[in-house]
Amino acid sequence: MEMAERVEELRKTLNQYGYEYYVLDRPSVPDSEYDRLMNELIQIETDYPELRTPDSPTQRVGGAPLDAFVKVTHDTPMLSLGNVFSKEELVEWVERIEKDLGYTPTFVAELKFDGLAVSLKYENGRLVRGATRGDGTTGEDITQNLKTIRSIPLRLKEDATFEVRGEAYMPKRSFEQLNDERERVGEPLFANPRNAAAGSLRQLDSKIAASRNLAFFAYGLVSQDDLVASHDESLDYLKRLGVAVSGDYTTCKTADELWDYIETYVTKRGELPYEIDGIVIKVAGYEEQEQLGFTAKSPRWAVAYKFPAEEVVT
Ligand SMILES: NC(=O)c1cnc(N)c2cc(Br)sc12
Repeated sequence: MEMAERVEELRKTLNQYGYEYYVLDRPSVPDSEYDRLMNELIQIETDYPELRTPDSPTQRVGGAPLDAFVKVTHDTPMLSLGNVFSKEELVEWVERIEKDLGYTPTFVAELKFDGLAVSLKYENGRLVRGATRGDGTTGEDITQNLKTIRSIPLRLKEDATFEVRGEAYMPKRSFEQLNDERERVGEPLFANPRNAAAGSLRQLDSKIAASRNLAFFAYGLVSQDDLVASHDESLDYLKRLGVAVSGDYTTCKTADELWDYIETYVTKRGELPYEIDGIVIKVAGYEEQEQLGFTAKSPRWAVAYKFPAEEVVT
């Protein structure tokens, strides 16, 4: 077989196995098979460097450490969410939307991941840039560090061009293991998984980021084309293209249904393998989102219900 064909075949297979293992958490082959194929690809790319491309699964852990992060400007600002802290405030928010629209729209309720908001730009199916939110308009290019996150695909299942917004986070177990190791060698501990994730993605040496077992969930799609008509459809679309999307979201028709979902997670959050600090509620339809618009810093069609601060068990 022609070397270039073998390289393409190995990439497709390794991308599929990586997707099953890191995104679906359902590997179809033993690690030894994955490692065997990866070693074959590394060997071929070493013997034929002209066959190595940035989207190859061998390129997840970048080269030399950077001197600094390059600033990037977000084409579409990464906004923050308005907050509500009680059922009364949630009902008021829903009533304002019903008044503005003249009817009750469908809502999507999702988990609010406690990590670092990031933007991933894909062109023709390839990850071309990863950036922090920064101040919402200007962030930092941390592509090298985000490429080390195994649940972020370097190549989509279709050659689409769009931007994904989501949260890079450190699962609770990775956080505990990291702090145990830091304690063992006398280094200062991270206060919480969010700080640990942010600290890991601020590393100029991507080998350190690669060692921190970070993960990612997408929660937004930014695209010029009318790919889908609602937010819940955008999540299904991203899932279909191999992007990690949390399965814990639901559509709701009333404030009571939204509140039921919130109450579920007030108790359930302790069992999740990652930290959440609330529930995000969005109007599902893009037309309604367009109609409702934005305030100076937040969308009018979305709000975050923040959980009460957990009593710290000393
Ligand atoms: N599910 C979501 O939309 C979501 C989850 N987690 C977060 N930290 C954020 C932040 C914004 Br802004 S949206 C969102």
